[in-house]
Amino acid sequence: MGFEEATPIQAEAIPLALKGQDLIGQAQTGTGKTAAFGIPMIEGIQAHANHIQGLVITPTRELTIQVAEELNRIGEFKKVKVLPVYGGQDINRQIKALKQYPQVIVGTPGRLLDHLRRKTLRLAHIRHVVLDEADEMLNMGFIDDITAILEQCPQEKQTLLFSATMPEPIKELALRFMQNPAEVKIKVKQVTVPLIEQYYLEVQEKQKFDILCRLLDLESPELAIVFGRTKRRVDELSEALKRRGYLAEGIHGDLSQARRDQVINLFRTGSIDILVATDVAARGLDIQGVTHVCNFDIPQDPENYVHRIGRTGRAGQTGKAITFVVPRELDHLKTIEHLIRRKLEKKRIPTISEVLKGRQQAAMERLLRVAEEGDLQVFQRMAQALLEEQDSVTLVAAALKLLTKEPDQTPVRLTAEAPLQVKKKKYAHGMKRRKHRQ
Ligand SMILES: Nc1ncnc2c1ncn2[C@@H]1O[C@H](COP(=O)(O)OP(=O)(O)OP(=O)(O)O)[C@@H](O)[C@H]1O
Ligand SMILES: [Mg+2]
Repeated sequence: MGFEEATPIQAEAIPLALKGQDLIGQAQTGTGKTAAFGIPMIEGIQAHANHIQGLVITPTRELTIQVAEELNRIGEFKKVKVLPVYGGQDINRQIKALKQYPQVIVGTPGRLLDHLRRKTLRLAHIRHVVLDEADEMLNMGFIDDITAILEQCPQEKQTLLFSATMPEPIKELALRFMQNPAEVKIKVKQVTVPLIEQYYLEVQEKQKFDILCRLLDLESPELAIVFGRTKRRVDELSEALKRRGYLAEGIHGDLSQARRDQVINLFRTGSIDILVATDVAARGLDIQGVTHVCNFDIPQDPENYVHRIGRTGRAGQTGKAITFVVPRELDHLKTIEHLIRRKLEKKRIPTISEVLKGRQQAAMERLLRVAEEGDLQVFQRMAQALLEEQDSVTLVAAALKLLTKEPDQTPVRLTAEAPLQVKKKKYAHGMKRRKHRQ
């Protein structure tokens, strides 16, 4: 797979997991937790036995697909068959695939339960269970489903829990599902990845969209994810960005699975460069080339701040995370700062003239890059012809003018989001149901 050395969580967790130990593994976003549980799990599978021995549960369909792909890569030469099962995919096709003797199942809780009820899935031979994004899986929205699934597994099994965040109350709950678990943990001061530059802008709700456009123009991200609070927000925001000429699409839980797959693929292949998303895309997604994350709306759960910004700065890459905070949400920012044990730098809103300068700089860099790349014979002939009409400086200036993106003022309409309510308790985990909101 091209990996040269184990990441710290892999170096610590793999030997423990190979011994059969239960394990809670907490490590930063993008540091290879999938392989940290995937390698020992695949190692423990009996490839010649035709029953399901391993189960990985994840909170979203996209993550299920991604984790199953990575496990299939890890198990390729051992010929371990890994099958993803998730909602929105034709159930009869899944039933057929389940009859082909996969040895590992990766799934979302709802669809797993569905198969268990239909008796099209049996977990009687499970020996390894992983909860990826464990704190999310044990949160109020999922806990009943998880309990019901785990009850169908044999008592005698290994249970592994992984996440970048593990709030104390959730960890206590987790202990009920485990036997003498070992714990592999990052230092509290390093919950977020140091390679991600983080800052916030204090903005008024009404200014948010124009400021987002300024940032996009100034920063020219390779790929960017913009997080909004609600499905409506994501729809409106992606429409508005398209109106201003950006290559953007939205993803949230109300879209058909076919559409969700399509949007993720457009983004993975770079056919669009802005993904607008609810928290459905906050956790686990590993997409190369994401240079920027923007919290257009500050996340409701402080943990999800860590996960959202962790879509950039993965596997040693750098990234930038910018959070918009309306004045009434400054307390919320404090909760996040408390969780990540650091103060976020406040930056000034970039002015239009700064943006313009940025665009001009970008235009010059593009022109130079193309000049250095060469392969311009056809154009050189055209240039010679042009030089008979105009002097060279005027011509290059004209080219730069064409390349410099003018600020787009196309009017757009966004429904205002009410600021988040300040929570009474510092930890309101398990107080709310949020399974169906994204
Ligand atoms: N040992 C390694 N060396 C280099 N790259 C690795 C290594 N292990 C994993 N990776 C790559 O790092 C990227 C991030 O891995 P992964 O998605 O498992 O992170 P994660 O810790 O689960 O993050 P998150 O908390 O966001 O879910 C993937 O592209 C993966 O292929
Ligand atoms: Mg992960």
